[in-house]
Amino acid sequence: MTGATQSSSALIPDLPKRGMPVTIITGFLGSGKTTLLNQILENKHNLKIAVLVNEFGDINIDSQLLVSTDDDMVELSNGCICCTINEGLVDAVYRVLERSDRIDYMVIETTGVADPLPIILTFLGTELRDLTNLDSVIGVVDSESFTPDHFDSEAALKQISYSDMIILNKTDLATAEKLQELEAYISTVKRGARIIRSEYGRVPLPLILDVGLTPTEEYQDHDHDHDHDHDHDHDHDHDHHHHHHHSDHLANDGFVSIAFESDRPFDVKKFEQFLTEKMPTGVFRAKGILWFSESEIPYIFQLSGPRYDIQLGETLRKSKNQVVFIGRHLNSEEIKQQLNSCLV
Ligand SMILES: Nc1nc2c(ncn2[C@@H]2O[C@H](COP(=O)(O)OP(=O)(O)OP(=O)(O)O)[C@@H](O)[C@H]2O)c(=O)[nH]1
Repeated sequence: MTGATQSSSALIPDLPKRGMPVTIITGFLGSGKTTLLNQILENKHNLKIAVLVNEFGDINIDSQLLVSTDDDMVELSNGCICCTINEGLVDAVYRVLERSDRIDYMVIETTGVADPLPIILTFLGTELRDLTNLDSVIGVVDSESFTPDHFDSEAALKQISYSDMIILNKTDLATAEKLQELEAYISTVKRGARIIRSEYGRVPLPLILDVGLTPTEEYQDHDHDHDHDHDHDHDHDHDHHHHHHHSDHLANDGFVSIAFESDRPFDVKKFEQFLTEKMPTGVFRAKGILWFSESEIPYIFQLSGPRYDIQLGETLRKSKNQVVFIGRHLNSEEIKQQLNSCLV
C-alpha cells in the first residue's frame, strides 16, 4: 500500500507538518453513528468538514440520510472493511487532501461491524501519519441494547477498547441502573475511558472534536501489515485483490448484509406485515429508503434491535426502493422473495 500511495503524496508537497485533524466514529450496528455525524454537520458552524462513510452492504443508505451542505463532502467506500477500506481509505483521504478549497477537519464513520484498529493504523502506520493528525476515536454505544456479551461480536468489543471516548447513546431508552452498569462495564474494557451520555448524539462539539485524545505513541509498536491479518470468518484469500464483492461475502462475526432494490413500490400493509410477522428473528439491523404505492413522498425506514420506525423523508427524492437487512443466519433468497411479494 505504501508504494501505491507514495506518488500521491508528491502531489501535495505543501501540507503542514501536523496534518488535517481526523476523528473516527466507530460503534456497533445501529448505535447512532450516523445520528452523531448529522449532529456534527448541523452544528459545525464555519468549520469545513469532509466526511468519509464506509457502509456494510452494497447500497449506500447512510449517505442519503446525511445532512449535507455544499461545503461538506461525502466520500463513500462501501464494502468489507478488511478487504476494501485500507486501500480505498488511503485514496479517499488523498482526494480530500488534494482538494483546492480549504477543508478543516475530516470525520470518518466506520461500518457497524468494523474492527477500528486497521483504520487507526492506516492513519498512524502509513505515510498518512505525516499528512493527518488522528485526533480521537469515538465509540458510540447503544445503551438500550448493549450488554456485556457485546452481541457475541469481537468487533463490538474492539470498538470499545480502541475508542478514546465513548458516547453512551440512546439514554432515553435505558434505565439509570442500566446506564450505571454499562459505565462500569466499559471502564473494565477500557480503563479510564472518557464516557459522555447522549440522546440522539447531541453532544457539544468542543467535547468531541479537536480534543487530542488518541495516544498515538501507544500504537507505534503495532506492525501495520501484521495487524491487518485478522481473524474474520470469511474466506477471502482468492479474491482479496479485487473489490467486486457481493454483500453475502461481507460476513463479520457472522453478520451478513442483504441488499434489496426495486423500481416497483411496496404495498405498505404487506411491508408492515413482513416486518411484524415474517421477518426472521436473526435480523439485527435494517435501513432503507422506501417507496410505497400510496405516497408521493419517500419514507426513511430504520430498524435497530427490537424497534423500527418509518418516517416521511421530505427532503429525499423519490426514485426506487432501497433497503438493507443485516443480521446473522439470514437466508438471503427467502428474504428477497418475501420482499418481492410485498411489491405492487
Ligand atoms: N430513541 C433513540 N433513538 C436513537 C438515538 N440515537 C439514534 N437513534 C435511532 O437509532 C437508529 C440507528 O441510528 P443510526 O445513527 O443510523 O445508527 P448507526 O450506528 O449509524 O447504524 P449503522 O450505520 O447501521 O451501524 C435510528 O433510527 C436513529 O434515529 C437515541 O439517542 N435515542
